[in-house]
Amino acid sequence: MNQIITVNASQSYNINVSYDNLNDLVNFLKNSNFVRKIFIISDTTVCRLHLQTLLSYIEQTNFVYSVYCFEPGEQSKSKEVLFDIYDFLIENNADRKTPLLAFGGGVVGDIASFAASTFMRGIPLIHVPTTIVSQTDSSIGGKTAINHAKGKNLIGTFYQPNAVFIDTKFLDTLSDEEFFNAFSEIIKYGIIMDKQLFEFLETYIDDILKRNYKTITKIIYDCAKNKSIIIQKDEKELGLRAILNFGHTLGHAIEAFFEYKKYTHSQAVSIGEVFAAKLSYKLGLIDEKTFYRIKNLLEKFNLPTKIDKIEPIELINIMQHDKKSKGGILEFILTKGIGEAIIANDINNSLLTETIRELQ
Ligand SMILES: NC(=O)c1ccc[n+]([C@@H]2O[C@H](COP(=O)([O-])OP(=O)(O)OC[C@H]3O[C@@H](n4cnc5c(N)ncnc54)[C@H](O)[C@@H]3O)[C@@H](O)[C@H]2O)c1
Ligand SMILES: O=C(O)C(=O)C[C@@H](O)[C@H](O)[C@H](O)COP(=O)(O)O
Ligand SMILES: [Zn+2]
Repeated sequence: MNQIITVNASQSYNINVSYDNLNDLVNFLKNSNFVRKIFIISDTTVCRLHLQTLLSYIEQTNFVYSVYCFEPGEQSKSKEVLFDIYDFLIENNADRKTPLLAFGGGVVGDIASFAASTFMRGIPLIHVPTTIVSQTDSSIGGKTAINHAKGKNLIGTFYQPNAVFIDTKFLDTLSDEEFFNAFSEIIKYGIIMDKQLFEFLETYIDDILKRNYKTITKIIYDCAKNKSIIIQKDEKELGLRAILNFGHTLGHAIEAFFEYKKYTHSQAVSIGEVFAAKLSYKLGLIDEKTFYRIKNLLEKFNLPTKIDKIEPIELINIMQHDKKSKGGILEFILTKGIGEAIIANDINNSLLTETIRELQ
């Protein structure tokens, strides 16, 4: 059964979640007022595995298509790839009514949506996400980005898509490592706002590890719903939306420190989540048992929970560039208990240093 979540934001749109739902993409395109030409942006791995499937659906419409695939990986969230996408759009005569379809993981989604939001000051955008991270998080809510040498996601816009089609069938080709690593972003929703989801993950861990598709589709739906609730309340991250950054302040610094080569986004976020949970414990916001529940759940998915032997000041310096830091004051998302988050900006450097060291 297809489940539809409507996001009411500056542009309202539906998120369609199901196993095998691309017929709905066909109907959406047929009923749209777009120019009958579509630009598909993807990476070479997704193209190799799934492009023919996507095209077999596009061919059921009267849209003509052009496809641009770039090298997979975080390093493609760059100004060079961005300008290659602009060149591709210009060479193929894209105009303000031709939709761009982002087909892939969060890297594809972030850069393709940034291109869609800036090309001709904005062209229609459709997400067809193919990883757990992109299905539960990055295709929803309109954050677009490329990286800068000085930090992750430093250049970006808020730009809501016209539609999101989450087909969990695409997940079948993910390796176990790629599949389960992404659970740090899922556990995040449990910690910051959804105690039931956290308990569900603890209870149904065996089923999840077997990749039971009904259980996985339920979890993906819950995450998409949780994120859309936040977006509707605070689309542009003026306050509440920052809680979606639980684990990210340190996580982004770790990714950047290792030049995006050692840890994936979800792995670095996992380390950042243990750090945020430890800070919460040391500040008396949660008890030790809750800290270990968070750490243990991450470990069930084989996610990293220790910080490398890096001088803490190096990570603190990178964190100063975080978008949540204002006037040099760092902001952290902490937890007051499973299902509850708070925003804290009064944490001194010695506590940060001490906590980083304790997790090494
Ligand atoms: N905009 C947001 O709100 C938001 C939210 C979360 C994460 N992000 C961003 O998303 C990125 C991480 O996304 P990700 O984890 O999807 O990584 P990714 O896009 O790098 O994809 C991971 C790998 O999986 C491959 N892949 C994609 N789909 C596949 C499939 N179905 N089968 C087999 N292989 C497949 C890709 O080619 C890639 O090699 C980071 O850049 C992060 O900053 C953005
Ligand atoms: O959508 C959001 O808001 C998030 O924070 C989701 C995060 O998982 C995601 O990694 C996001 O790109 C981080 O945002 P940033 O503003 O810290 O770059
Ligand atoms: Zn994230």
